[in-house]
Order: sequence, then C-alpha cells, then structure tokens
Amino acid sequence: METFKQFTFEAAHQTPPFSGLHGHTFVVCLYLQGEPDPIYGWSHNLDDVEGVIANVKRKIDHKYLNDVEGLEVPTLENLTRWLFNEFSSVLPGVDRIAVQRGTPGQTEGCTFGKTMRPRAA
Ligand SMILES: Nc1nc2c(c(=O)[nH]1)N=C([C@H](O)[C@H](O)COP(=O)(O)OP(=O)(O)OP(=O)(O)O)CN2
Ligand SMILES: [Zn+2]
Repeated sequence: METFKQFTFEAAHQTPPFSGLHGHTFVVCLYLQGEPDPIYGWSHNLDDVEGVIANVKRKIDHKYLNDVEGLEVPTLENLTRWLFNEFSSVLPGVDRIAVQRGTPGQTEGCTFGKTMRPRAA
C-alpha cells in the first residue's frame, strides 16, 4: 500500500539556451510507503506530512528556481531529484516524487525515486 499527497507551488525558472525566464504552477505528488499503523492503517499521518511540505515549499514557492541551491539548472528532472532529496532527508518512507508542469493536455512531467528501475547497463 502507498499513500500520496499532492501539492502545488508557483515558481519562475529558465534553462538557457532552451528557455528564457518564465513561470509555472508546478504540481508535485509525494508517494509514501511504510508499516501501517495498527489502528489507523496509515504509514504516515498526512497532518504531519503537511508540515514537512510547508517547510520544503518555503524554499521554492514564488521563488526564482535558478537561485535555489542545487537548482541552478532547474530542468524537470533536476527539480524532481532535488525534491526527492529534500523530502527523503527529513521524512522516512518517501518512495518517489512526481512533478508536472504545463496545462492539462500539454503537461510535461518527471518521476524519480526508489522504485526507479536501475539504468540499463
Ligand atoms: N527532458 C526535458 N527536456 C527539456 C526540458 C526539461 O526540463 N526536461 N526543458 C527544456 C526547456 O526548459 C524548455 O523550454 C522547457 O519548456 P518549459 O519549461 O515547459 O517552458 P515553456 O516555454 O514550454 O512553457 P510552457 O508553460 O510549457 O508553454 C527543454 N527540454
Ligand atoms: Zn518552464
């Protein structure tokens, strides 16, 4: 079983020479796994997870991502890996992170985490 929680944040970024300065509403989904609580059945109390999300969001929401340490090149993939590392460093049981940007029907996204298949040799 896994529990997931979605959140959004607004941020600007650019990836020269491919893109100039612009912004997105990023949609992030945090996937959690762990031992189920014998009473509530959950591995994570989402009330506690909300606090962790708020702390991570403070670093990126309404920010220019290129200025955030570790996000100097804020591609989808680097952002997703950065978010996985941020959450994994403070929250046990983070299995993977999915990040989406763009409008429905033109959404681009990336998933990174523990369940990624090892890179083909
Ligand atoms: N695999 C990836 N490929 C590319 C990425 C990426 O993050 N992962 N990024 C780029 C450039 O940044 C490109 O300009 C990205 O487009 P986007 O950030 O979506 O900017 P848009 O101008 O297209 O904004 P929209 O809101 O999507 O119109 C290239 N390749
Ligand atoms: Zn963009």
